Amino acid sequence: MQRDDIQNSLIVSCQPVPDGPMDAADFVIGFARAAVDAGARALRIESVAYVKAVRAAVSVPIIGIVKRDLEESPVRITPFVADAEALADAGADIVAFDATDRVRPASIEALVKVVAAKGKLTMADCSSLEDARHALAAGVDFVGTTLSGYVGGPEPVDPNLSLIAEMRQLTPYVIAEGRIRTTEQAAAAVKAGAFAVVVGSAITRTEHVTSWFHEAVAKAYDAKSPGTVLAIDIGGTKTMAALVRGSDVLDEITVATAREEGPDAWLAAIADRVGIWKDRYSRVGIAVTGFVQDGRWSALNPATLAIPDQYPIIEKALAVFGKPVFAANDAQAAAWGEYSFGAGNGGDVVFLTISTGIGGGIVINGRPLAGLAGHFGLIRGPSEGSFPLEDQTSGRWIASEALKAGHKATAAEVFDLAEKGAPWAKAIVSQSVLRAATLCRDIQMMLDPDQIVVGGGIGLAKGYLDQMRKELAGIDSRLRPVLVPAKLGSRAGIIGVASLAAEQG
Ligand SMILES: CC(=O)N[C@H](C=O)[C@@H](O)[C@H](O)[C@H](O)COP(=O)(O)O
Repeated sequence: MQRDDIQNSLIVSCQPVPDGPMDAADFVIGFARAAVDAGARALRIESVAYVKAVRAAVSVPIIGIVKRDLEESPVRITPFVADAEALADAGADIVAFDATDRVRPASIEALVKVVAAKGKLTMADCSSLEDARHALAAGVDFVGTTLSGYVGGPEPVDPNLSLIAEMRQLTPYVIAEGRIRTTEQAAAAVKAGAFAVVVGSAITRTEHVTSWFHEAVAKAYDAKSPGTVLAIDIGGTKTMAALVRGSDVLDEITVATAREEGPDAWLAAIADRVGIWKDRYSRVGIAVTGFVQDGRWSALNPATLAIPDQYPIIEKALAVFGKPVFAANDAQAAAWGEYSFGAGNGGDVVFLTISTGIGGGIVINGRPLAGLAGHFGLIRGPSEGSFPLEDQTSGRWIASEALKAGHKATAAEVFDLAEKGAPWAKAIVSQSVLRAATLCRDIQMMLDPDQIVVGGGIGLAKGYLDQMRKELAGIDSRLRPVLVPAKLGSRAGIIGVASLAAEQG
Protein backbone atom coordinates (compact mmCIF):
# COMPACT_ATOMS: atom_id res chain seq x y z
CA MET A 1 0.00 0.00 0.00
CA GLN A 2 0.91 3.67 -0.31
CA ARG A 3 0.70 6.22 2.46
CA ASP A 4 -1.95 8.14 0.52
CA ASP A 5 -4.29 5.12 0.63
CA ILE A 6 -5.38 6.14 4.09
CA GLN A 7 -5.38 9.90 3.58
CA ASN A 8 -8.42 11.75 4.99
CA SER A 9 -9.94 8.61 6.42
CA LEU A 10 -11.41 7.07 9.52
CA ILE A 11 -9.46 4.13 10.90
CA VAL A 12 -11.17 1.88 13.42
CA SER A 13 -9.13 0.20 16.11
CA CYS A 14 -10.69 -3.19 16.88
CA GLN A 15 -9.11 -4.06 20.20
CA PRO A 16 -11.44 -5.74 22.68
CA VAL A 17 -10.81 -5.34 26.40
CA PRO A 18 -8.12 -7.98 27.08
CA ASP A 19 -9.59 -11.21 28.48
CA GLY A 20 -13.05 -9.63 28.42
CA PRO A 21 -16.07 -11.38 26.95
CA MET A 22 -15.44 -9.81 23.51
CA ASP A 23 -11.81 -10.91 23.35
CA ALA A 24 -12.30 -13.55 20.64
CA ALA A 25 -11.46 -13.72 16.94
CA ASP A 26 -15.11 -13.85 15.87
CA PHE A 27 -15.87 -10.57 17.60
CA VAL A 28 -12.76 -8.86 16.22
CA ILE A 29 -13.65 -9.99 12.69
CA GLY A 30 -17.23 -8.84 13.22
CA PHE A 31 -16.14 -5.41 14.40
CA ALA A 32 -13.68 -5.14 11.50
CA ARG A 33 -16.28 -6.01 8.87
CA ALA A 34 -18.90 -3.75 10.39
CA ALA A 35 -16.41 -0.87 10.48
CA VAL A 36 -15.44 -1.37 6.84
CA ASP A 37 -19.10 -1.65 5.78
CA ALA A 38 -19.78 1.67 7.49
CA GLY A 39 -16.93 3.56 5.87
CA ALA A 40 -13.71 2.88 7.81
CA ARG A 41 -10.83 2.87 5.35
CA ALA A 42 -8.34 1.00 7.53
CA LEU A 43 -8.21 -0.98 10.77
CA ARG A 44 -5.90 -1.18 13.74
CA ILE A 45 -5.60 -4.73 15.07
CA GLU A 46 -3.74 -6.14 18.07
CA SER A 47 -1.89 -9.50 18.08
CA VAL A 48 -0.51 -11.62 15.31
CA ALA A 49 -3.42 -14.07 15.53
CA TYR A 50 -6.08 -11.35 15.15
CA VAL A 51 -4.16 -9.69 12.29
CA LYS A 52 -4.18 -13.04 10.48
CA ALA A 53 -7.88 -13.57 11.15
CA VAL A 54 -8.89 -10.09 10.03
CA ARG A 55 -6.57 -10.20 6.99
CA ALA A 56 -8.52 -13.20 5.75
CA ALA A 57 -11.83 -11.35 6.20
CA VAL A 58 -11.27 -7.83 4.78
CA SER A 59 -9.08 -6.21 2.15
CA VAL A 60 -8.54 -2.72 3.64
CA PRO A 61 -5.13 -1.74 5.07
CA ILE A 62 -4.35 -3.06 8.55
CA ILE A 63 -2.21 -1.35 11.15
CA GLY A 64 -0.86 -4.22 13.24
CA ILE A 65 0.45 -4.08 16.79
CA VAL A 66 1.41 -6.54 19.51
CA LYS A 67 0.95 -5.56 23.15
CA ARG A 68 3.18 -6.97 25.85
CA ASP A 69 3.57 -6.21 29.54
CA LEU A 70 7.27 -6.42 30.19
CA GLU A 71 9.10 -6.32 33.49
CA GLU A 72 12.22 -4.74 32.10
CA SER A 73 10.57 -1.95 30.12
CA PRO A 74 7.40 0.19 30.18
CA VAL A 75 7.15 -0.15 26.39
CA ARG A 76 3.98 -2.14 25.59
CA ILE A 77 3.25 -1.66 21.91
CA THR A 78 5.30 -3.90 19.62
CA PRO A 79 8.43 -3.88 21.79
CA PHE A 80 10.47 -6.49 19.89
CA VAL A 81 11.87 -6.71 16.38
CA ALA A 82 10.47 -10.25 16.17
CA ASP A 83 6.96 -8.88 16.91
CA ALA A 84 7.26 -6.37 14.08
CA GLU A 85 8.39 -9.08 11.67
CA ALA A 86 5.59 -11.44 12.71
CA LEU A 87 2.97 -8.72 12.19
CA ALA A 88 4.27 -7.97 8.71
CA ASP A 89 4.22 -11.67 7.88
CA ALA A 90 0.68 -12.02 9.24
CA GLY A 91 -0.59 -9.46 6.76
CA ALA A 92 -0.28 -6.05 8.46
CA ASP A 93 0.30 -3.23 5.93
CA ILE A 94 1.53 -0.84 8.59
CA VAL A 95 3.35 -1.93 11.71
CA ALA A 96 2.94 0.44 14.64
CA PHE A 97 5.24 0.50 17.68
CA ASP A 98 5.92 2.54 20.80
CA ALA A 99 8.29 5.37 19.91
CA THR A 100 8.56 6.99 23.33
CA ASP A 101 11.84 7.97 24.88
CA ARG A 102 11.95 5.25 27.54
CA VAL A 103 13.99 2.15 28.35
CA ARG A 104 13.23 -0.05 25.33
CA PRO A 105 14.15 -3.52 24.13
CA ALA A 106 14.58 -2.52 20.46
CA SER A 107 15.62 0.80 18.91
CA ILE A 108 13.24 2.65 16.61
CA GLU A 109 15.86 2.37 13.89
CA ALA A 110 15.95 -1.44 14.20
CA LEU A 111 12.15 -1.66 14.01
CA VAL A 112 11.97 0.61 10.96
CA LYS A 113 14.66 -1.41 9.25
CA VAL A 114 13.01 -4.79 9.67
CA VAL A 115 9.53 -3.55 8.65
CA ALA A 116 10.87 -1.71 5.60
CA ALA A 117 12.74 -4.86 4.59
CA LYS A 118 9.38 -6.64 4.48
CA GLY A 119 8.02 -3.90 2.19
CA LYS A 120 5.62 -2.58 4.83
CA LEU A 121 5.09 0.87 6.35
CA THR A 122 5.73 2.02 9.92
CA MET A 123 3.78 4.10 12.39
CA ALA A 124 5.41 5.59 15.48
CA ASP A 125 3.09 5.72 18.52
CA CYS A 126 4.32 8.91 20.19
CA SER A 127 3.65 10.66 23.49
CA SER A 128 5.20 14.02 22.62
CA LEU A 129 6.50 16.23 19.85
CA GLU A 130 10.02 15.17 20.76
CA ASP A 131 9.11 11.49 20.22
CA ALA A 132 7.72 12.35 16.78
CA ARG A 133 10.83 14.31 15.81
CA HIS A 134 13.09 11.42 16.77
CA ALA A 135 10.90 8.83 15.02
CA LEU A 136 10.80 10.84 11.80
CA ALA A 137 14.58 11.15 11.90
CA ALA A 138 14.69 7.34 12.21
CA GLY A 139 12.63 7.07 9.03
CA VAL A 140 9.08 6.18 10.13
CA ASP A 141 6.24 6.70 7.64
CA PHE A 142 3.58 7.97 10.08
CA VAL A 143 3.57 9.51 13.52
CA GLY A 144 0.60 9.06 15.84
CA THR A 145 -0.51 10.78 19.03
CA THR A 146 -1.38 7.33 20.42
CA LEU A 147 0.66 7.48 23.62
CA SER A 148 0.03 11.06 24.68
CA GLY A 149 -1.25 10.90 28.25
CA TYR A 150 -0.09 7.31 28.83
CA VAL A 151 3.50 7.74 30.01
CA GLY A 152 2.84 8.75 33.62
CA GLY A 153 0.55 10.93 35.66
CA PRO A 154 -3.22 10.83 35.63
CA GLU A 155 -4.89 9.75 32.40
CA PRO A 156 -6.52 12.72 30.64
CA VAL A 157 -10.11 12.54 29.41
CA ASP A 158 -9.84 14.50 26.17
CA PRO A 159 -7.72 13.86 23.07
CA ASN A 160 -4.53 15.87 22.67
CA LEU A 161 -5.55 18.08 19.74
CA SER A 162 -2.69 20.54 20.14
CA LEU A 163 -0.14 17.73 19.76
CA ILE A 164 -1.74 16.88 16.39
CA ALA A 165 -1.28 20.48 15.29
CA GLU A 166 2.31 20.59 16.52
CA MET A 167 3.21 17.33 14.79
CA ARG A 168 1.62 18.64 11.63
CA GLN A 169 4.40 21.24 11.57
CA LEU A 170 6.89 18.39 11.25
CA THR A 171 5.10 16.18 8.72
CA PRO A 172 1.76 15.82 6.94
CA TYR A 173 1.63 12.13 7.99
CA VAL A 174 0.10 12.62 11.41
CA ILE A 175 -2.39 10.04 12.64
CA ALA A 176 -4.68 11.31 15.38
CA GLU A 177 -5.26 8.58 17.95
CA GLY A 178 -6.23 8.30 21.58
CA ARG A 179 -9.43 9.22 23.47
CA ILE A 180 -11.34 10.35 20.39
CA ARG A 181 -14.81 9.48 21.68
CA THR A 182 -17.27 11.76 19.93
CA THR A 183 -17.93 12.72 16.34
CA GLU A 184 -17.10 16.34 17.30
CA GLN A 185 -13.68 15.28 18.59
CA ALA A 186 -12.99 13.32 15.39
CA ALA A 187 -13.85 16.40 13.33
CA ALA A 188 -11.67 18.57 15.59
CA ALA A 189 -8.76 16.17 14.99
CA VAL A 190 -9.17 16.70 11.24
CA LYS A 191 -9.26 20.44 11.78
CA ALA A 192 -6.05 20.23 13.82
CA GLY A 193 -4.34 18.75 10.76
CA ALA A 194 -4.65 14.94 11.08
CA PHE A 195 -3.86 12.89 7.98
CA ALA A 196 -6.21 10.17 9.27
CA VAL A 197 -8.15 9.62 12.49
CA VAL A 198 -8.18 6.45 14.61
CA VAL A 199 -11.14 5.71 16.87
CA GLY A 200 -11.01 2.67 19.13
CA SER A 201 -12.84 2.35 22.47
CA ALA A 202 -15.82 4.46 21.45
CA ILE A 203 -16.62 1.99 18.68
CA THR A 204 -15.22 -1.37 19.72
CA ARG A 205 -14.90 -1.52 23.51
CA THR A 206 -18.42 -2.29 24.61
CA GLU A 207 -17.45 -2.31 28.29
CA HIS A 208 -15.96 1.20 28.11
CA VAL A 209 -18.84 2.72 26.21
CA THR A 210 -21.32 1.07 28.54
CA SER A 211 -19.50 2.39 31.61
CA TRP A 212 -19.51 5.96 30.18
CA PHE A 213 -23.27 5.78 29.74
CA HIS A 214 -23.73 4.07 33.09
CA GLU A 215 -21.85 6.87 34.87
CA ALA A 216 -23.76 9.57 33.01
CA VAL A 217 -27.14 8.00 33.71
CA ALA A 218 -26.30 7.31 37.37
CA LYS A 219 -25.02 10.87 37.82
CA ALA A 220 -28.19 12.30 36.33
CA TYR A 221 -30.37 10.17 38.62
CA ASP A 222 -28.25 11.14 41.62
CA ALA A 223 -28.71 14.83 40.78
CA LYS A 224 -32.47 14.26 40.84
CA SER A 225 -32.38 12.79 44.35
CA PRO A 226 -29.43 14.00 46.40
CA GLY A 227 -28.24 12.39 49.61
CA THR A 228 -25.87 9.84 48.14
CA VAL A 229 -22.92 9.02 50.39
CA LEU A 230 -19.55 7.54 49.55
CA ALA A 231 -19.32 4.83 52.20
CA ILE A 232 -16.02 3.13 52.97
CA ASP A 233 -15.41 0.14 55.21
CA ILE A 234 -11.73 -0.35 56.02
CA GLY A 235 -11.12 -3.83 57.36
CA GLY A 236 -8.06 -5.85 58.26
CA THR A 237 -7.90 -7.66 54.93
CA LYS A 238 -10.20 -5.81 52.56
CA THR A 239 -11.71 -2.40 52.06
CA MET A 240 -15.14 -1.87 50.57
CA ALA A 241 -16.26 1.38 49.00
CA ALA A 242 -19.80 2.01 47.83
CA LEU A 243 -22.20 4.70 46.79
CA VAL A 244 -25.13 4.38 49.14
CA ARG A 245 -28.48 6.12 49.19
CA GLY A 246 -30.73 5.12 52.05
CA SER A 247 -30.24 1.37 52.16
CA ASP A 248 -29.61 1.11 48.42
CA VAL A 249 -26.08 0.27 47.37
CA LEU A 250 -25.79 1.90 43.93
CA ASP A 251 -22.24 0.89 43.09
CA GLU A 252 -19.65 -1.07 44.97
CA ILE A 253 -15.99 -2.04 44.77
CA THR A 254 -13.66 -4.02 47.00
CA VAL A 255 -9.89 -3.62 47.23
CA ALA A 256 -7.32 -5.43 49.35
CA THR A 257 -6.14 -3.39 52.35
CA ALA A 258 -2.38 -3.01 51.89
CA ARG A 259 -1.78 -3.75 55.58
CA GLU A 260 1.84 -2.62 55.67
CA GLU A 261 1.32 0.72 53.95
CA GLY A 262 -0.67 2.67 56.53
CA PRO A 263 -3.82 4.84 56.46
CA ASP A 264 -2.56 7.57 54.09
CA ALA A 265 -1.98 4.90 51.45
CA TRP A 266 -5.31 3.15 52.19
CA LEU A 267 -7.21 6.40 51.65
CA ALA A 268 -5.22 7.21 48.52
CA ALA A 269 -5.90 3.76 47.06
CA ILE A 270 -9.65 4.14 47.58
CA ALA A 271 -9.64 7.69 46.21
CA ASP A 272 -7.91 6.39 43.12
CA ARG A 273 -10.53 3.67 42.54
CA VAL A 274 -13.58 5.85 43.20
CA GLY A 275 -12.36 8.95 41.33
CA ILE A 276 -14.95 8.21 38.66
CA TRP A 277 -17.75 8.69 41.27
CA LYS A 278 -16.58 12.12 42.38
CA ASP A 279 -19.65 14.07 41.26
CA ARG A 280 -22.10 11.54 42.61
CA TYR A 281 -21.87 11.96 46.39
CA SER A 282 -22.06 14.86 48.79
CA ARG A 283 -20.68 13.25 51.96
CA VAL A 284 -18.27 10.54 53.01
CA GLY A 285 -18.83 7.94 55.75
CA ILE A 286 -15.97 5.72 56.91
CA ALA A 287 -16.39 2.59 59.01
CA VAL A 288 -13.19 1.26 60.53
CA THR A 289 -11.86 -1.51 62.68
CA GLY A 290 -10.58 -0.05 65.96
CA PHE A 291 -12.22 2.98 67.58
CA VAL A 292 -12.83 6.60 66.66
CA GLN A 293 -12.88 9.38 69.23
CA ASP A 294 -12.88 13.11 68.44
CA GLY A 295 -12.19 12.40 64.80
CA ARG A 296 -9.14 10.33 65.63
CA TRP A 297 -8.77 6.69 64.80
CA SER A 298 -6.85 4.22 66.99
CA ALA A 299 -6.40 0.48 67.21
CA LEU A 300 -7.66 -1.59 70.10
CA ASN A 301 -6.19 -4.76 68.73
CA PRO A 302 -3.19 -3.88 66.51
CA ALA A 303 -3.11 -7.48 65.27
CA THR A 304 -6.28 -6.75 63.26
CA LEU A 305 -4.78 -3.65 61.63
CA ALA A 306 -1.81 -1.61 62.81
CA ILE A 307 -3.22 1.93 62.85
CA PRO A 308 -0.92 4.70 64.04
CA ASP A 309 -2.31 5.94 67.39
CA GLN A 310 -4.81 8.80 67.06
CA TYR A 311 -4.69 9.01 63.27
CA PRO A 312 -6.69 12.14 62.30
CA ILE A 313 -8.97 10.29 59.91
CA ILE A 314 -11.60 13.01 59.51
CA GLU A 315 -9.07 15.67 58.62
CA LYS A 316 -7.10 13.39 56.29
CA ALA A 317 -10.15 12.04 54.47
CA LEU A 318 -11.52 15.56 54.06
CA ALA A 319 -8.26 16.54 52.33
CA VAL A 320 -8.45 13.49 50.06
CA PHE A 321 -12.15 13.54 49.11
CA GLY A 322 -12.97 17.26 49.53
CA LYS A 323 -16.38 16.50 51.10
CA PRO A 324 -17.58 16.37 54.73
CA VAL A 325 -16.49 13.15 56.45
CA PHE A 326 -17.97 11.09 59.27
CA ALA A 327 -16.16 8.09 60.78
CA ALA A 328 -17.16 5.36 63.25
CA ASN A 329 -16.19 1.90 64.34
CA ASP A 330 -17.37 -0.68 61.81
CA ALA A 331 -19.53 -2.72 64.18
CA GLN A 332 -21.11 0.43 65.61
CA ALA A 333 -21.93 1.47 62.06
CA ALA A 334 -23.28 -2.01 61.33
CA ALA A 335 -25.43 -1.81 64.48
CA TRP A 336 -26.95 1.38 63.14
CA GLY A 337 -27.44 -0.21 59.72
CA GLU A 338 -29.26 -3.20 61.24
CA TYR A 339 -31.28 -0.91 63.52
CA SER A 340 -32.37 1.34 60.65
CA PHE A 341 -32.71 -1.02 57.69
CA GLY A 342 -32.08 -4.60 58.82
CA ALA A 343 -33.18 -6.82 61.65
CA GLY A 344 -34.01 -3.95 64.04
CA ASN A 345 -37.68 -3.37 64.78
CA GLY A 346 -37.57 0.15 66.18
CA GLY A 347 -36.57 -0.76 69.74
CA ASP A 348 -33.17 -0.76 71.43
CA VAL A 349 -30.69 -2.97 69.65
CA VAL A 350 -27.36 -4.49 70.48
CA PHE A 351 -25.50 -5.83 67.48
CA LEU A 352 -22.90 -8.52 67.89
CA THR A 353 -20.66 -9.68 65.09
CA ILE A 354 -18.88 -12.93 65.79
CA SER A 355 -16.28 -13.59 63.12
CA THR A 356 -12.46 -13.45 63.16
CA GLY A 357 -12.90 -11.46 66.37
CA ILE A 358 -15.99 -10.15 68.15
CA GLY A 359 -17.29 -6.65 67.56
CA GLY A 360 -20.44 -4.91 68.58
CA GLY A 361 -22.53 -1.79 68.63
CA ILE A 362 -25.33 -0.40 70.73
CA VAL A 363 -28.36 1.68 69.72
CA ILE A 364 -30.33 2.95 72.70
CA ASN A 365 -33.27 5.35 72.52
CA GLY A 366 -32.67 5.73 68.79
CA ARG A 367 -29.08 6.84 69.33
CA PRO A 368 -25.97 4.90 68.31
CA LEU A 369 -23.33 4.89 71.04
CA ALA A 370 -19.88 5.89 69.83
CA GLY A 371 -16.29 5.74 71.14
CA LEU A 372 -15.51 2.53 73.01
CA ALA A 373 -19.10 1.37 73.40
CA GLY A 374 -19.80 -2.12 72.15
CA HIS A 375 -16.27 -3.53 72.01
CA PHE A 376 -17.57 -6.71 73.61
CA GLY A 377 -14.81 -8.86 72.19
CA LEU A 378 -12.28 -7.16 74.43
CA ILE A 379 -13.96 -7.67 77.77
CA ARG A 380 -12.12 -10.00 80.13
CA GLY A 381 -12.89 -12.23 83.05
CA PRO A 382 -11.56 -11.22 86.46
CA SER A 383 -8.82 -13.84 86.78
CA GLU A 384 -5.31 -12.56 86.34
CA GLY A 385 -4.01 -12.90 82.78
CA SER A 386 -7.31 -14.08 81.36
CA PHE A 387 -7.65 -13.45 77.65
CA PRO A 388 -10.11 -11.11 75.96
CA LEU A 389 -13.38 -12.87 75.24
CA GLU A 390 -12.81 -12.88 71.49
CA ASP A 391 -9.60 -14.84 71.97
CA GLN A 392 -11.68 -17.65 73.52
CA THR A 393 -14.70 -17.61 71.24
CA SER A 394 -14.09 -16.23 67.75
CA GLY A 395 -13.18 -17.87 64.45
CA ARG A 396 -9.51 -17.49 65.21
CA TRP A 397 -9.96 -19.33 68.52
CA ILE A 398 -11.99 -22.11 66.90
CA ALA A 399 -9.26 -22.77 64.33
CA SER A 400 -6.51 -22.74 66.97
CA GLU A 401 -8.45 -25.13 69.24
CA ALA A 402 -8.87 -27.48 66.30
CA LEU A 403 -5.12 -27.42 65.79
CA LYS A 404 -4.57 -28.21 69.48
CA ALA A 405 -6.88 -31.20 69.04
CA GLY A 406 -4.68 -32.32 66.15
CA HIS A 407 -6.83 -31.09 63.24
CA LYS A 408 -5.70 -28.43 60.80
CA ALA A 409 -9.04 -26.83 59.91
CA THR A 410 -10.57 -23.40 59.39
CA ALA A 411 -13.48 -22.29 61.58
CA ALA A 412 -15.86 -23.04 58.71
CA GLU A 413 -14.47 -26.57 58.40
CA VAL A 414 -14.83 -27.11 62.15
CA PHE A 415 -18.51 -26.16 61.84
CA ASP A 416 -18.94 -28.56 59.00
CA LEU A 417 -17.36 -31.42 60.89
CA ALA A 418 -19.36 -30.59 64.04
CA GLU A 419 -22.51 -30.88 61.97
CA LYS A 420 -21.39 -34.22 60.67
CA GLY A 421 -20.96 -35.35 64.27
CA ALA A 422 -17.18 -35.20 64.92
CA PRO A 423 -17.05 -35.12 68.75
CA TRP A 424 -13.93 -32.92 68.99
CA ALA A 425 -15.46 -30.34 66.60
CA LYS A 426 -18.77 -30.39 68.47
CA ALA A 427 -16.94 -29.74 71.72
CA ILE A 428 -15.14 -26.68 70.32
CA VAL A 429 -18.30 -25.22 68.80
CA SER A 430 -20.27 -25.75 72.04
CA GLN A 431 -17.56 -24.01 74.03
CA SER A 432 -17.70 -21.00 71.69
CA VAL A 433 -21.51 -21.04 71.78
CA LEU A 434 -21.53 -21.15 75.58
CA ARG A 435 -19.29 -18.08 75.82
CA ALA A 436 -21.23 -16.12 73.20
CA ALA A 437 -24.51 -17.02 74.93
CA THR A 438 -23.13 -15.94 78.30
CA LEU A 439 -22.07 -12.66 76.75
CA CYS A 440 -25.61 -12.13 75.46
CA ARG A 441 -27.06 -12.87 78.89
CA ASP A 442 -24.70 -10.29 80.44
CA ILE A 443 -25.57 -7.73 77.76
CA GLN A 444 -29.23 -8.27 78.54
CA MET A 445 -28.56 -7.56 82.22
CA MET A 446 -26.57 -4.42 81.45
CA LEU A 447 -28.64 -2.81 78.70
CA ASP A 448 -31.93 -4.70 78.42
CA PRO A 449 -32.20 -4.29 74.62
CA ASP A 450 -35.34 -5.41 72.76
CA GLN A 451 -33.17 -7.67 70.69
CA ILE A 452 -29.61 -8.72 70.13
CA VAL A 453 -28.84 -8.93 66.44
CA VAL A 454 -26.15 -11.50 65.71
CA GLY A 455 -24.00 -11.34 62.58
CA GLY A 456 -20.55 -12.36 61.35
CA GLY A 457 -19.29 -15.55 59.73
CA ILE A 458 -19.43 -17.52 63.01
CA GLY A 459 -22.58 -15.91 64.38
CA LEU A 460 -24.45 -16.72 61.18
CA ALA A 461 -22.90 -20.18 60.73
CA LYS A 462 -25.52 -22.88 60.47
CA GLY A 463 -26.90 -23.85 63.84
CA TYR A 464 -24.84 -21.38 65.92
CA LEU A 465 -27.70 -19.07 66.82
CA ASP A 466 -30.01 -22.00 67.59
CA GLN A 467 -27.42 -23.49 69.89
CA MET A 468 -27.05 -20.13 71.65
CA ARG A 469 -30.82 -19.99 72.11
CA LYS A 470 -30.78 -23.53 73.55
CA GLU A 471 -28.04 -22.51 75.94
CA LEU A 472 -30.21 -19.63 77.18
CA ALA A 473 -33.46 -21.59 77.24
CA GLY A 474 -33.31 -22.21 80.97
CA ILE A 475 -33.39 -18.52 81.85
CA ASP A 476 -36.62 -16.90 83.05
CA SER A 477 -38.20 -15.55 79.85
CA ARG A 478 -38.36 -12.00 81.29
CA LEU A 479 -34.57 -11.98 81.58
CA ARG A 480 -33.76 -13.92 78.44
CA PRO A 481 -32.28 -12.04 75.44
CA VAL A 482 -34.11 -12.20 72.12
CA LEU A 483 -31.56 -13.26 69.52
CA VAL A 484 -32.16 -12.53 65.83
CA PRO A 485 -29.90 -13.03 62.81
CA ALA A 486 -28.45 -9.96 61.06
CA LYS A 487 -30.05 -9.15 57.72
CA LEU A 488 -27.62 -6.85 55.90
CA GLY A 489 -24.66 -9.25 55.83
CA SER A 490 -21.32 -7.75 54.88
CA ARG A 491 -23.01 -4.52 53.79
CA ALA A 492 -24.29 -3.57 57.26
CA GLY A 493 -21.20 -1.41 57.91
CA ILE A 494 -21.37 0.63 54.73
CA ILE A 495 -25.13 1.08 54.87
CA GLY A 496 -24.94 2.10 58.52
CA VAL A 497 -22.07 4.51 58.16
CA ALA A 498 -23.69 6.06 55.07
CA SER A 499 -26.85 6.70 57.06
CA LEU A 500 -24.87 8.19 59.96
CA ALA A 501 -22.90 10.40 57.55
CA ALA A 502 -26.09 11.55 55.81
CA GLU A 503 -27.57 12.55 59.17
CA GLN A 504 -24.68 14.91 59.86
CA GLY A 505 -25.92 17.21 57.09
C1 LIG B 1 -2.47 3.74 25.06
C2 LIG B 1 -2.73 2.47 24.31
O1 LIG B 1 -2.31 1.43 24.73
N1 LIG B 1 -3.43 2.57 23.17
C3 LIG B 1 -3.80 1.41 22.42
C4 LIG B 1 -3.12 1.40 21.15
O2 LIG B 1 -3.32 0.66 20.27
C5 LIG B 1 -5.26 1.13 22.37
O3 LIG B 1 -5.56 0.60 23.67
C6 LIG B 1 -6.26 2.24 22.08
O4 LIG B 1 -7.54 1.68 22.14
C7 LIG B 1 -6.09 2.87 20.73
O5 LIG B 1 -4.95 3.66 20.75
C8 LIG B 1 -7.27 3.75 20.31
O6 LIG B 1 -7.52 4.73 21.26
P1 LIG B 1 -8.97 4.92 21.91
O7 LIG B 1 -9.43 3.56 22.38
O8 LIG B 1 -8.79 5.86 23.09
O9 LIG B 1 -9.87 5.50 20.86
